[in-house]
Amino acid sequence: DPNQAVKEFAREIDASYITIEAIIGGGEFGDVCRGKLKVLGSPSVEVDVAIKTLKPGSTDKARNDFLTEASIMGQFEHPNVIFLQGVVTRSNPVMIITEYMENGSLDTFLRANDGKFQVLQLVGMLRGIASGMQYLSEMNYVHRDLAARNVLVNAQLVCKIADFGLSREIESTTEGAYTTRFSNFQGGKIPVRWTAPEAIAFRKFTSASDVWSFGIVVWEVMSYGERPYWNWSNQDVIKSIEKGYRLPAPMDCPETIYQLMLDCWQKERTHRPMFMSIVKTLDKLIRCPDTLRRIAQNRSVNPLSSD
Ligand SMILES: NC(=O)c1cccc(Nc2nccc(Nc3c(Cl)ccc4c3OCO4)n2)c1
Repeated sequence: DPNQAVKEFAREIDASYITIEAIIGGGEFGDVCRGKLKVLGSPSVEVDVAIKTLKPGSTDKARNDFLTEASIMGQFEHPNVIFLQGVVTRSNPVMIITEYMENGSLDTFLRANDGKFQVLQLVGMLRGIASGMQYLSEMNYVHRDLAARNVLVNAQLVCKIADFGLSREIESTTEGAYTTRFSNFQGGKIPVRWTAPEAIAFRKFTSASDVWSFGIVVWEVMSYGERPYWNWSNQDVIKSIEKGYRLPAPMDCPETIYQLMLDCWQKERTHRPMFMSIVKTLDKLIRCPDTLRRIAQNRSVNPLSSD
């Protein structure tokens, strides 16, 4: 029962403790705002928060789906997973309140700062994402939509996993991030270019398919937010991957980081590394930065050519 779950895992906050300051984004269910939350017990102390609102007049189903994200988020506590402060459900608008991540979503942030970070900073971001995913996999939570757009960045460049539960932000165009792959009742939208082949082919979503998606996030980060497979159609992506094609190393990408991507893109999911070992690999690279000096060859072959 979604209502029971949200009561169990999300603290009810009185709307009078919240001050909305600005709209900073929008989603399927309503606005995303920046604001302040009065700290319980010390009303003169306020913390910065992000506030997701459910647009008034939403159906009960939309309300349940909206609050499902909060009841999932409320079960997690990790420095690289977005922290839920609580929910407002006893007055309108219904709201989800989380810690505030000053730099917003990772894809937008990287595109706005193309070329501005040292490789070590980029690898540090990746280590955070991998650590958050290791925690979620140990909590037996399969994300299914790990992508740079679903990772948030704070003022200290700490990356945190966001976007949980059923409330998938579904893009309208079929060539957007998501496309309908299944017409049957199981129907759901699949972010094809981030999704492992076995999850596309027969909906086998596991932490190993999240590792494939992590490999795509590594490519997005090292490419400063380039779109995976550029403007290829989803069908061409699927066909090329099936033929063994893999994304080329981004410009100036360390060989060890490109090898990590290729390991995550093993066709056989049991051959992919687990998040625990990915975190260890990244920790070693961060401890010995010289291993990041050798740059991978940046060459690309057209996978759909006849030969
Ligand atoms: N354009 C933007 O959305 C934006 C711009 C600048 C900063 C933030 N920052 C930002 N910080 C934290 C969370 C979110 N968005 C978000 C998510 Cl992803 C899931 C659930 C939830 C949220 O806010 C309250 O409940 N955003 C978001």
